[in-house]
Amino acid sequence: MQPESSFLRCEYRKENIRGLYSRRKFKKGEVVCTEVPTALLLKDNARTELDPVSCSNCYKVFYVKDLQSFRKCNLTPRCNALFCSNVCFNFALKGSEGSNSDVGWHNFTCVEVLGSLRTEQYFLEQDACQLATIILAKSISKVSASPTEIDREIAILSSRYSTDKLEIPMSDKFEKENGINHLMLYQNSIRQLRTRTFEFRPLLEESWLSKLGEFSNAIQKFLEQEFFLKLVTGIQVCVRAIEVDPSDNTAGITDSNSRISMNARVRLTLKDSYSKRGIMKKATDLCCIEKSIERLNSSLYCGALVSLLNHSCCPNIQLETTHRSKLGLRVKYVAIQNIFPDDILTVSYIPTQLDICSRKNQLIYHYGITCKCCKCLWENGGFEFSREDIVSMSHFAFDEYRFRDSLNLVKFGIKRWGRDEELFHIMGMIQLALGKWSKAHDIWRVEHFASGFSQSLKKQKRKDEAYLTRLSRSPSNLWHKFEPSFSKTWITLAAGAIWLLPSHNISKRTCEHWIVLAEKFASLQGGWCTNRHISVPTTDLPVHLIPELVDEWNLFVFSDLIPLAKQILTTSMFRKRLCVHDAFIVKYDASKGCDHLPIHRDQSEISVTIALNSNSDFSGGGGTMFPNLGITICPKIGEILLFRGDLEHSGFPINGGIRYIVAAFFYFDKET
Ligand SMILES: C[S@@+](CC[C@H](N)C(=O)[O-])C[C@H]1O[C@@H](n2cnc3c(N)ncnc32)[C@H](O)[C@@H]1O
Ligand SMILES: O=C(O)CCC(=O)C(=O)O
Ligand SMILES: [Fe+2]
Repeated sequence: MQPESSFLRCEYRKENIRGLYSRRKFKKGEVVCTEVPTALLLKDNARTELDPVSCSNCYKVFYVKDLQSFRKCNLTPRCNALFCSNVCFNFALKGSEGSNSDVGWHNFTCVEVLGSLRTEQYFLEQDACQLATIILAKSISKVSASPTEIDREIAILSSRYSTDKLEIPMSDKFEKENGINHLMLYQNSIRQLRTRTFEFRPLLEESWLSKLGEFSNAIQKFLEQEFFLKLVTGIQVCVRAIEVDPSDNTAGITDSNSRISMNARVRLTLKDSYSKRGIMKKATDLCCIEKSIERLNSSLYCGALVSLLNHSCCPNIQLETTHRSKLGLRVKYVAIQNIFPDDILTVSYIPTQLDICSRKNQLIYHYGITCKCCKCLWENGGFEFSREDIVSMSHFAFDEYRFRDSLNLVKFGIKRWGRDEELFHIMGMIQLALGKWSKAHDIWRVEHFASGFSQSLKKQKRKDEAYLTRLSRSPSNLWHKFEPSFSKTWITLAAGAIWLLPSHNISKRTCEHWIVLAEKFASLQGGWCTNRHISVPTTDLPVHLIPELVDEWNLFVFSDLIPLAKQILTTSMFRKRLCVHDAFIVKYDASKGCDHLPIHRDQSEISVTIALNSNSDFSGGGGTMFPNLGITICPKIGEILLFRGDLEHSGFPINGGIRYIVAAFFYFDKET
């Protein structure tokens, strides 16, 4: 458990169930905490040379291709357990170093022993049992090797379920009165699980007995019926809660269009395109990491914190796995909404885009629960909502691309609570997403005055003014005024979708000058920004905040870019006004870890990227990758790449040096 968990508290609320509560504010996109899984089950058995592998004992990552000393389980040929070192191998198969016994935990979890228990019907329960066995067997193995470990192991094992580190208010009395009842809440699952547990226990006991001769008191305690059941149940529940399969995106936001939900599924695509299309001839570390993320996303794991996460159909947390060579697997809890002190943390156990009936059925069937979250109440025609509920539901609907739902919620809120900065801000975003640029910006401008110059609207106004939106709207519209004075031709890379304007459109000197301006600005304001885009962790600086740069940028946009764009955009498109929504200088720096961007869509209709430095300044790739089209484009310095913002794309990883680009997001104003 990481130090961040001091910001969390586990509590029973009176009319509520037990859950995790926040102690401070977390902004959307912030990592609330990270957790190291207690046990991990990989579902996918296929491994290639280039895949990183988690050591079955310590979960550290290693690469089969690199590692001479890796060891394979030698109990059965079918087992796919791999160990990163002799120490782990011995511990897993023979017990701890120095121990004379032959009681490694893996003897009891090896595929031959547990494989015989596997049936389709009990798939999840089986996995849960297997996870429980791993935990249990590891503990027993430690204890039997070293009797002095007994107390510590009992404490650790107990904390797997009770998470005592998190101030769980569970006195003896409380446990007696509520603990066992609480288990009964698991209804369906517990019934099935009980059957499996009883089938499974004798097997475990028998195996152990044959190895150990007899149980010590300490070990017996581990196997006490109630304790074991509790352990297994706890794990089973948390397994269900955190199954993160990228193909069905069980945890977190589930709309495939959502920028926020992209991470899990997106990396899957990234991996596929790396390997299948041969874009990347030499696998870099990053490629491997991406692959491992995908693998781990389709695995099951359990941990103390995750077992305390409750369900909501409008959750504020999304689980993401990261796998770094030195640290092994970490599970990040990322805030997908602003979280305030005392808020309960929730994930979605089921895909959130299901209609209310399907959600209800699935929740009852799998968990025996009836969800009372605000989204369920809203969809059931309820009308008693707090302002916070409405704000969070409209944000959530927006993030899931349910713009009409979001608009209805915002309208409901404004009717109930009057002028409200945040609701108006969302209203603007919805209009923008619906292609109504002017309407969006009018809302933001008007409300900026009405709401007494509030912060976010003030920022928006500043951006609007910087990008000369008023000017571009004047009768002598710059769109018409500037005609391309040169005959350059775009290369169509994908019909109606991606174009490249080769040769130096912006001179090398200008590119260098823009980098200098950005770096100067960064050093004045204390560095580059990393938090401007949720879930697409770009290291960038907005053009509109750098005065000298924004002037040159505007000149370029109106005198060059827009006239040039006219050559390729369809007639119906260019009758509308092309407006800058955002523009920023992006910096990829391999040495700082900001070496790529995950696959995403832009907040734009048309996106433009311009390479600002030479391809020889960085190594390992770079460029913009379009996974669905199987192409990666790495423009030369000063070249312009223009593409539809709704196309999935990524910043292809570099593994050395620095890459600078300008990225700009444009909308057509459909009302002009
Ligand atoms: C991962 S645990 C969550 C923590 C759990 N409340 C506890 O105290 O251990 C999952 C179980 O919590 C309960 N639960 C989770 N979300 C719930 C909700 N929205 N309403 C009612 N019960 C819920 C269900 O019993 C579910 O099987
Ligand atoms: O690095 C690139 O070429 C892509 C950048 C990008 O997609 C973005 O900033 O939104
Ligand atoms: Fe992008």
